[in-house]
Amino acid sequence: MARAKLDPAALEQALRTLDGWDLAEDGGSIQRRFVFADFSEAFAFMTRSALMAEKLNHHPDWSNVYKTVDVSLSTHDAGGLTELDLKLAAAMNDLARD
Ligand SMILES: C[C@H](O)[C@H](O)[C@H]1CNC2=NC(N)=NC(=O)C2=N1
Repeated sequence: MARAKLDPAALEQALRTLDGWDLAEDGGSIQRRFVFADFSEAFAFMTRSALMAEKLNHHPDWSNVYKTVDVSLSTHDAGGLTELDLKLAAAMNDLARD
């Protein structure tokens, strides 16, 4: 199913309720850095997030260095941001709190 790109006003509103996520400079993705206690915690978060991503069929662009995970979300199929990105961002925030 094709997902509609979010309009800037809806996006700005949604970002207010999404702890830690910022719009990228080019406006095409949202980004957050997660910092954990150690590598083990960071990787556990990535494992849980990967399972969630599969469930949503929506996958993060991310990188990990030691206890830091940098995440960028966008909907490649739509060429921008959609509700799916907000959904995955909120789910990752929940998983980081566990
Ligand atoms: C064919 C498959 O459903 C698509 O390639 C999905 C998979 N995961 C995806 N993940 C993200 N982040 N954006 C997409 O557009 C996307 N598309």
